Amino acid sequence: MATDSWALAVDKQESTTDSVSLVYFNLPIIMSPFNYYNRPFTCHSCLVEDKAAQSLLNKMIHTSLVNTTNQVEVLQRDPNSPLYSVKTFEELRLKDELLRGVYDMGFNRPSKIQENALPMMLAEPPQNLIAQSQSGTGKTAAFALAMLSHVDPANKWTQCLCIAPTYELALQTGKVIEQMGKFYPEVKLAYAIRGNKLDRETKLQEQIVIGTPGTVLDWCSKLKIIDPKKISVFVLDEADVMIATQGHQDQSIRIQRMLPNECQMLLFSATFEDSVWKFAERVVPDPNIIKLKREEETLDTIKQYYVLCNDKDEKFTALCNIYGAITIAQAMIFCHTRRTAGWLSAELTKEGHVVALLSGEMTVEQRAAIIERFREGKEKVLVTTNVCSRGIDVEQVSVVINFDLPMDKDGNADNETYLHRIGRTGRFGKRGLAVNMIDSKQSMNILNQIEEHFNKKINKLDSDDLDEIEKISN
Ligand SMILES: Nc1ncnc2c1ncn2[C@@H]1O[C@H](COP(=O)(O)OP(=O)(O)OP(=O)(O)O)[C@@H](O)[C@H]1O
Repeated sequence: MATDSWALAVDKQESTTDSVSLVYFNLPIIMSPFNYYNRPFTCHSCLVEDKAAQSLLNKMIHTSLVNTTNQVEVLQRDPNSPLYSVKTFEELRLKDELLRGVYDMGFNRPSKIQENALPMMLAEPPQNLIAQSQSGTGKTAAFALAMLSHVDPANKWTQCLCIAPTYELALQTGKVIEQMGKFYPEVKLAYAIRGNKLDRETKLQEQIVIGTPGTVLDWCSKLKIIDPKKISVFVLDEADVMIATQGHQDQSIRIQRMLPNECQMLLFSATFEDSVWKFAERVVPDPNIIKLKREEETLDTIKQYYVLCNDKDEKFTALCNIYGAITIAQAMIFCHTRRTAGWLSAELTKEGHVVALLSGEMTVEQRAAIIERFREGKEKVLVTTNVCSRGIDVEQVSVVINFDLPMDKDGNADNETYLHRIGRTGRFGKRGLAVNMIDSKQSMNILNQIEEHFNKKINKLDSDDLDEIEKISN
């Protein structure tokens, strides 16, 4: 299974990593996460599909908040207690050192999810929280601030524990805590990640520990480096990714069982399918719940066409014919396999077009860099596979070419992926254009299934008819 292979591959990667020392605030990071990402993934199809890689990419790409117009839904454990929400960071009465940290990061006001989550997380007595919102909406920054607010720097023992599904995700989150705590140097952070070897006798003095479940569990139980009874805040980040990784669910529950009853439990997830919900309920007793729904995508404002061809080469010729029309905006071209994507981008380049290729054999860092360049408009066309770009939002794309139509493993239309590729949310509801390349009976079938599913006719486009092509781009 993909997730198992991912876990194994990460294990392998981590076990070959040299020992790293503890990383403290105000000290150079001994092991930069980016060096780590520079290793190419070995098992392509299993790894790129993996949720952890997606999640990491999203974290690296979201250098600013993702805006949503959807309202936050709050379910309070005690519906009679007043519901606080804040519009400014000042209202939270944060320590000066932390307020400086927040402003230094360029945050002017709390994000939608932070407006409600922060007062709840900082309340006295502590309240448990389950929060769900899509990537980039400010969850990490929220719990980083909550942990930093809760610690007593005079106490030289671990008070806040945060677990993340992978080594890289832990480092990424640690970076946020470090940045936010920049003006609060008395608070120290340690990384409980494989490779970070500590002696059994060591008593950890760092007030915040972030790590992966296995190592955190070792530090709490086997090595007794952390006294779990002294933990007052427990954060479980990326719960949806966590449960997809074999063994992490049990380890997380075992850690949680060692914590005192009064410890504040906080759980975050980008998605909320039933399995995540069941897990969340086991880890977070009596929770308050905050949800920020993802905006629905629709096909209402999209002009959809198909082009009939005989084979791959004809599809390429058709694509070249409409190329001028599609590149007035930014375009994404989806291929079924990595190989086709590589071939297509090479052919387009040969024709003198400037295109970017996002491919599965690239490291996460390389992929993040390519998406970043594309977002900045340095390339106007991005050729990719579905696997590679799943879960990644590039809002400004208004033209999508399905060089291959999305299909499931049984060869039927993958309607959800189709919608995700070309749909627009209410907020970004500007007009879009989708062109589907058809070169077989099967792809025609898929197209028909898509038409039927969305109850929307897809018109034929003659890619030799210049007048018609002109029309589509207006
Ligand atoms: N209040 C804020 N104002 C401005 N920017 C913010 C605010 N909160 C967070 N950000 C920025 O928005 C981006 C996304 O925030 P964050 O990483 O906390 O989101 P997230 O929901 O945790 O996403 P993910 O699930 O991918 O980790 C980051 O670059 C972060 O620095």
